[in-house]
Amino acid sequence: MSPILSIRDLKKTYANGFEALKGVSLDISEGEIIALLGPNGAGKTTLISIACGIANPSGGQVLVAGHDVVSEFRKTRSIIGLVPQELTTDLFETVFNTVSFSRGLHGRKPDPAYIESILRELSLWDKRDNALRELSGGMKRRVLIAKALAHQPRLLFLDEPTAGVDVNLRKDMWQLVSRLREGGVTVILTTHYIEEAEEIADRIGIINHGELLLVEDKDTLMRKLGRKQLAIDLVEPIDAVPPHLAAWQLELSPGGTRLIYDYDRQTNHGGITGLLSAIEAAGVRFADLSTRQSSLEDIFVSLIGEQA
Ligand SMILES: Nc1ncnc2c1ncn2[C@@H]1O[C@H](COP(=O)(O)OP(=O)(O)OP(=O)(O)O)[C@@H](O)[C@H]1O
Repeated sequence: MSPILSIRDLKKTYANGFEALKGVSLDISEGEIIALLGPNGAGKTTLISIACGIANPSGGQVLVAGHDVVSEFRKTRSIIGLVPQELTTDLFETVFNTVSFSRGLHGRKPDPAYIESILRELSLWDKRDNALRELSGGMKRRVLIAKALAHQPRLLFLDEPTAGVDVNLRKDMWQLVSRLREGGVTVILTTHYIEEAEEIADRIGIINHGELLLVEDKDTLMRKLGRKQLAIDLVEPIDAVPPHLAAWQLELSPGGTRLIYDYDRQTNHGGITGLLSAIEAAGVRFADLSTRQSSLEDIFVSLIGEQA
């Protein structure tokens, strides 16, 4: 199946000479949920803006369902829904009219029943006759989502959807994304919030300094780069790892009170029992054991750190 979004060697140099994207390539299949993680200024919003036809690329190409986002802008824009970081609509208009108008802008016939269903789903139905300026920040964010969904897009971009929102809205968002996925909508979200990527994405892309460092299935990424560690807290500090424990490649903490065994790196998975007996045999007494598995956040921080 051809991808719903195909990004080929995408480059963007702003007027001041700043290179925000340095040749990004990425294919996204229909129905997929992908999270683009990256620190501030990585180029995430630039990438989304080009895909949505808000900014022009300096090089490369973006195809949406096989159509070029520059030369076939109206066609591609009608397939895309965008939830931007901020609301730029007329604040005096009502919630219902704002969302309904957005549907019309993308060439869809009015469908009050559909607009009602999304307003209900986003807990905005009671506010349908309120002007946007009368809404709280979180409610305005819900309106942005409703607007993006008004024309029933096949591809939805969420730019930092839950930055600064409360727990309820965050949970509602996550539920909404999974319902959209069931309906076959493809979702691309950017986030700083790693737990969000861990929770809802099928694939993770990590972007930094305008380059895509990796794109990987979430579970594969966790398996490949995640580490499992066993920490052994000692009753008394030691100066060095006893030589006959060398096979386990232990790390000794500064101060000599903790031994760390990185057991994913080892081929011998039955090593833990053997290790504990060998430690006792070496006359080293331990007080406590704890295990730790690295999170997506650890993986992200170490990848970004390597590139800094
Ligand atoms: N119009 C512009 N002119 C010059 N530089 C720009 C312009 N817009 C963005 N940039 C720069 O391009 C880089 C990428 O910005 P972008 O907004 O795409 O990052 P981001 O990954 O979305 O960051 P954030 O998470 O902070 O939104 C930043 O260094 C930014 O300062």
